[in-house]
Amino acid sequence: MVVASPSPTHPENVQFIELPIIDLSAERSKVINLVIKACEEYGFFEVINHGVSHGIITRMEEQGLGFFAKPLGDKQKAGPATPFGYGCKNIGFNGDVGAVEYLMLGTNSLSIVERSYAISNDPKMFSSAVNGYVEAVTGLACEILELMAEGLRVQDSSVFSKMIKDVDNDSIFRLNHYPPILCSNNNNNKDPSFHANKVGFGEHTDPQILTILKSNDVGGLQVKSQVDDGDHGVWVPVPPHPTAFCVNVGDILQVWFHFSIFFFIFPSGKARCHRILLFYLKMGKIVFVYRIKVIK
Ligand SMILES: O=C(O)CCC(=O)C(=O)O
Ligand SMILES: [Fe+2]
Repeated sequence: MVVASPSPTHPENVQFIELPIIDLSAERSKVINLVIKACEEYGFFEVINHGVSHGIITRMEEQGLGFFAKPLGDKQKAGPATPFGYGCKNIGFNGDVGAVEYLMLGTNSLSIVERSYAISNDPKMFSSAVNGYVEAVTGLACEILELMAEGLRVQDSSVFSKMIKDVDNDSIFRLNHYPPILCSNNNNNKDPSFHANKVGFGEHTDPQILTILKSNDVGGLQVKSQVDDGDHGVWVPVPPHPTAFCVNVGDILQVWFHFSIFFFIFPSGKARCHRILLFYLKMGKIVFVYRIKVIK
């Protein structure tokens, strides 16, 4: 859920804590323990040696940057984001705004092929990059969900991952683009509107099961150190990692964990707030957001 912004963006509320970076190629029982611990402590972690090839990521990056470099009128031909299509500055359904522009897609390969004609001058290239990326990240998502289920000693450890393998699942693939800003390191600016205007994507929790993020080598993502409804906790910046994917446990998975047999692991039943600040962006940022949304 995106909450009302502008949220406080004062640099003094920021603390540098390292979020866990988990090597998925390490010994399985060790990986499982790290995933469970990261979910308990942060609900946010990064994974390396994830099996998604560099080629798949760079191909997607080229196609994404190519789309956002187009004139506004051409981008709008992809249709308004209702929910699939191009959107600019409006995020979510409660009127929150940020400097983000985005392209929202489903994950069904046929629908991606159909939509590509309104998105790209080379639709085959675009749809093949997106479908290759979605297929690889779906595999990663399945692996992470299976690790979680095993760690929680669920009898059928494929219980979550089976749902996203279903072709009719309603997961979302979203490309976010944040423009570069000038004078981005002026931390001493005392004008509150200066800070408020630098929100790329306001403070929110993700409504779905799991979100898997990949960004180019640009910072800006911050995660709240504590789960709460108030103004407690500090913002923890997540520095860009050249190869890692960032994994974020969403509201639905937290609620499931809270009200089900997994009660002991996520006692809060709430996902972590996070946001994107342009304050830290010296160059444009592109982020691929894969959201697992399915509920059957
Ligand atoms: O663009 C990003 O880095 C994160 C966006 C995000 O949090 C979201 O789409 O839910
Ligand atoms: Fe999010």
